[in-house]
Amino acid sequence: MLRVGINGYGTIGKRVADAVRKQPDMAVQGVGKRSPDYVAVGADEEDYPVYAVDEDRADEFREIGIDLAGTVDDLVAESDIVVDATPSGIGAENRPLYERHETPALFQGGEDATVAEVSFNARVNYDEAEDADYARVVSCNTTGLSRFLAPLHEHYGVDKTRVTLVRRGGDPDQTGRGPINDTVPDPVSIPSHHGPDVQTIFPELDIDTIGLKVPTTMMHVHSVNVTLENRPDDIDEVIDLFKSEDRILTVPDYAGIDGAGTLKDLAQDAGRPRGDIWENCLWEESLTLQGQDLYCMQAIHQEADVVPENVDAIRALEGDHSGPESRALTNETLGIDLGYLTDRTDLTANRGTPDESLADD
Ligand SMILES: NC(=O)C1=CN([C@@H]2O[C@H](COP(=O)(O)OP(=O)(O)OC[C@H]3O[C@@H](n4cnc5c(N)ncnc54)[C@H](O)[C@@H]3O)[C@@H](O)[C@H]2O)C=CC1
Ligand SMILES: O=C(OP(=O)(O)O)[C@H](O)COP(=O)(O)O
Repeated sequence: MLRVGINGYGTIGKRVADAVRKQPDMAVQGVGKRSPDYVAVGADEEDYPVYAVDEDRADEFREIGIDLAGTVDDLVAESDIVVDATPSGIGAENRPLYERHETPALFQGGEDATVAEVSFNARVNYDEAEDADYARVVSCNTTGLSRFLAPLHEHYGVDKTRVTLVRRGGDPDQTGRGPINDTVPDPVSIPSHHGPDVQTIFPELDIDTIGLKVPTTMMHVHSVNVTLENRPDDIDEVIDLFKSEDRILTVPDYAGIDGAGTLKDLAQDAGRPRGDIWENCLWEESLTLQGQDLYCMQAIHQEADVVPENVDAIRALEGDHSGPESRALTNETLGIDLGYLTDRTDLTANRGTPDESLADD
């Protein structure tokens, strides 16, 4: 059983902890926490041992009923691998701590790619992380674009990719972020940082990205254009290709899912923890082929899509599972299973109409 330490128990860290707990081959060794706040109480209620970033705050934790299991240094020493989910840039500062204990570690997408020897996406380059000591799980947007581009790259070849990212202003718990009432080119310079980040996964890819920020907390939305090297026979072939992808939900036009709000409602109706959507949500109706140019729109749940990627990255560093084996196990244990939404249209197509079946008699 792999002992996994989570250093930085925030939006990503707490979700990764819950996902690790669901794995048959992993256990949460503990979580590193800086502040004795409601999130720390939540960790304690979940029976996650809490380790303090700053041992001088031990009394503050004790005052809210949390007996610390130790310090983050202890957590790193006691873990087989650490998932660093601290704010952007802190992970790089923490790397010497992991090196000192010779504890392998994962970093998140807010870190510069130089923080680790490999930038990781389970669908594209799982093997490159096998037996590595450090890996960076790329950010939510890069994760979403990597999953989208992988089947196109494999089946048709990708000549050029252009993406406009309509990014959420901040997460629901990030009350200090915005914009509140504006649409902001962010970054205003073109291309944005997203293209080069996708190139940490697809080094040869010709990609230009443009970023904006808008007043929502729910999801990012990508408007994508890909010029393919080889033209598909028709758009149905492309739709079927995406339907075969385990972490892409092709949203069918019958479903009445017209934005992030209905996607989040779907996730909550499906009983997803925190209403999380681990998959890309690709509007089937937006998929359009003009010659060799493919267009579409997809939504990305920024708080969630990197979570299964972290679980797979843990297994990649451990080296005991292949990529497909790990992804299948992660998908099953998390319950990545919204495919029923799409399968219904196939069912309807196969079922025929009662009149037709009667007509045979
Ligand atoms: N929130 C998002 O939409 C996504 C974030 N990421 C990346 O994940 C990483 C974490 O982001 P979030 O979870 O959103 O941040 P967050 O701010 O929600 O959580 C970070 C946690 O780390 C704690 N912390 C701060 N300094 C620490 C230290 N020195 N040692 C241990 N813990 C410390 C904070 O108190 C907080 O609980 C960043 O690299 C971010 O770019 C990646 C994908 C999506
Ligand atoms: O870290 C993230 O969001 P945040 O840094 O805006 O909180 C997400 O990965 C999205 O970041 P990006 O839009 O810079 O890829």
